[in-house]
Amino acid sequence: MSNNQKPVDELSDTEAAEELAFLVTELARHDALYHGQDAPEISDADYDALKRRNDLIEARFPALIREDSPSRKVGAAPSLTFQPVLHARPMLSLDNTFSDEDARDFVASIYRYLGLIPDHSLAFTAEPKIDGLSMSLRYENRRLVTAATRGDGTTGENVTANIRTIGMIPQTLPAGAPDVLEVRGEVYMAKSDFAALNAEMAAQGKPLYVNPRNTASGSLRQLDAKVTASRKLRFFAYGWGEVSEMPADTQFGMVEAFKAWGFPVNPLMRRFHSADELLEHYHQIERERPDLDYDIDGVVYKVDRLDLQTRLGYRSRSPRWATAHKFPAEQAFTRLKGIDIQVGRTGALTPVARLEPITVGGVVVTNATLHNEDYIRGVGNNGESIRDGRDIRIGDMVIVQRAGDVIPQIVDVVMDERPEGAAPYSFPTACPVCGSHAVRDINEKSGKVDAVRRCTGGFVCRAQAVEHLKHFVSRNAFDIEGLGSKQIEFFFESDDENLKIRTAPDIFTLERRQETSLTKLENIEGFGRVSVRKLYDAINARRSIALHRFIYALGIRHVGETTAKLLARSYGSYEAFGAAMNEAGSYSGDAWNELNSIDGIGEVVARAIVEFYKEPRNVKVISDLLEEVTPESAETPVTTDSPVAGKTVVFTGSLEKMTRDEAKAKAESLGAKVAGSVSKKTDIVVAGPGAGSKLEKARELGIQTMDEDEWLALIGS
Ligand SMILES: NC(=O)c1ccc[n+]([C@@H]2O[C@H](COP(=O)([O-])OP(=O)(O)OC[C@H]3O[C@@H](n4cnc5c(N)ncnc54)[C@H](O)[C@@H]3O)[C@@H](O)[C@H]2O)c1
Ligand SMILES: [Zn+2]
Repeated sequence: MSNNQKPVDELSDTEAAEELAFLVTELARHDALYHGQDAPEISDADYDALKRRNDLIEARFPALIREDSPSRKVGAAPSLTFQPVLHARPMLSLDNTFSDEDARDFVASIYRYLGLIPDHSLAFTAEPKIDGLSMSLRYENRRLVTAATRGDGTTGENVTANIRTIGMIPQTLPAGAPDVLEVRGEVYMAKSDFAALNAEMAAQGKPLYVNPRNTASGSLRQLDAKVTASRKLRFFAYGWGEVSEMPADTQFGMVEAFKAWGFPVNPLMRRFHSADELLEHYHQIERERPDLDYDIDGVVYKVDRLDLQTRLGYRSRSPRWATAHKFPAEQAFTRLKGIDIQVGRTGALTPVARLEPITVGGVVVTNATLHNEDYIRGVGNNGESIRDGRDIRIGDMVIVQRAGDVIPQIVDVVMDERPEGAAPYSFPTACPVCGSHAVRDINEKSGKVDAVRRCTGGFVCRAQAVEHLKHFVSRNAFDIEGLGSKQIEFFFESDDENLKIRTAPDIFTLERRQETSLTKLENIEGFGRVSVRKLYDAINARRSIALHRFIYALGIRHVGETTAKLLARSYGSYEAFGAAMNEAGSYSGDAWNELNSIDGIGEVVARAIVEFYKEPRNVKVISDLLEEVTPESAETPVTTDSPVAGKTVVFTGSLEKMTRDEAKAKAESLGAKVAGSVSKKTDIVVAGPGAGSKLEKARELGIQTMDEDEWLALIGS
């Protein structure tokens, strides 16, 4: 569980970065278990909560979005057991929506993106989201030739032999169907078939299957198609990939064509013209859910017109023209046994509830977040009351909630059941890890007290220093093999001058210090001669390192991988970056302005970097580090061969053929950077009617300018 689960609105940039880093590994692990092995460790609601949390944090902190973000990935790598199938069109995931309000927002966002007035002119389809596994069926000349799982969206697993055992999937298509047709849909197991299968397992004294979805996936992804044949799988068609000749120009029409060609389609799909009607259908399906013979986990809304789907296009992992409105999560009552305080990498003290284990929506919950000390006390930092001022005490009967958008949390307390003598909780004012004073900062701008209490121990606090080092050697930073968490802790704990690692430069002096040491590393348990040599080699291999990794590794508050890349790309070399950051310390002048003008770097991030460079201890660590390590200069990568790849583009004035969002998304998809203001770094300014100062500035600087049509011609659309 994350050690920081307060409302996203209250997160500081550092906490956000910290949590995003946590979520990327955690989600990847669950993806592998779920998609790869059909053996998830946590429930889908828990997974979705983590995912949603990641999305919410990214939405609020776009500058912190990581290169390896889960929001850019689909599924998991295909298993090597099967032949790979390269999808003609990527198989993507779906964006999620968790409330009626968000569903309305989805509808509104479509109108906004298309630059239309939000009337009732657009049609949307609504259909159950089947909880199975997605499947691509490719027909050539009306014969089934390949069936593939989604895999990582680009490459799936060839399961054609298995799919041929499913009776309701047509092997051939009637005349009139296109020459090339890739139908996509969901393979699932009916609840009744699942119950029968488990009854049989029970009768044979064998272990039972957990749920229809994993059983369907496991049954299909079998080397022996006979196993699949014995499992009674089913299929619903709802989408498509490559189609040589489109039979319709709406989503609804496509599904009707599938039906006419013999594919099973879901009978609950409807088409509407307003958010109200979509929601009414959603709640109708929600009521019918227990009686359906297949598991569903929500309702999918899609823009009906295919030309608009094309205009709306895709984000990295999902279409912009669809969303899955998931069913809500549940609450349960239990006793609060205790409160643990966790200390994060930045010293934040987070209270975590230890609970009498309780099942919430099918999953046993033993811990839940309590956010921060104000949350426990029932009074916010502006004096506003939380839960009408009801505080939370150890021994209380509490309400635990697992919702779509958060990790399990305590939402309320039952006052009638408060045990006699339960005392108000007193939040520690000393760090439980190092004993240093723990304080709440006062925000200099707002004058408000920060909700988070932090350890002031800095480098002396094990929770922080060790975490800094672990971050430094982590995969996306220095990526030093053989120097994992366990080893870092070992070296950090050591008091031996020739063995200890307290700050990053110590890593690179270890081999030299060892030469004169009496305590030899290779004699210590867990380190053989070979592994020590390997470790030194791994360390030495990093004496030259990509600039963005170097910057990211420093662990500057708010500077995640994406920000580090932006910085590396903008400054080119460490010398230039370091010098500029020193100069920017005055919070004015060219260096400061330039830092702030980088698209994707906000003032909070800029301040954090500057503050970092103002701390002499940090400067010392960096200069020691530079004695050992050389950051390589960065070059501007060209991601595609489009004419605007690598160029910085500014849109100004009003655009007539596309909305701003659309223009930005399109430019970025072609490898361009879109900036908000014109500077010497700008390559192209696209100016529509009404363009003012930006256009003037571009002319002053001699930057290429063009109108919307010229731009469209340039990018060839
Ligand atoms: N428990 C875990 O550890 C764990 C791990 C990973 C994923 N998951 C679960 O898997 C899902 C996430 O994976 P995902 O990327 O497949 O996203 P998703 O299931 O949220 O949405 C995308 C998928 O929905 C399916 N779908 C079903 N009905 C559809 C319809 N009518 N129209 C369009 N698509 C439809 C498609 O297969 C599509 O690929 C979530 O439900 C998540 O909870 C769970
Ligand atoms: Zn501490």
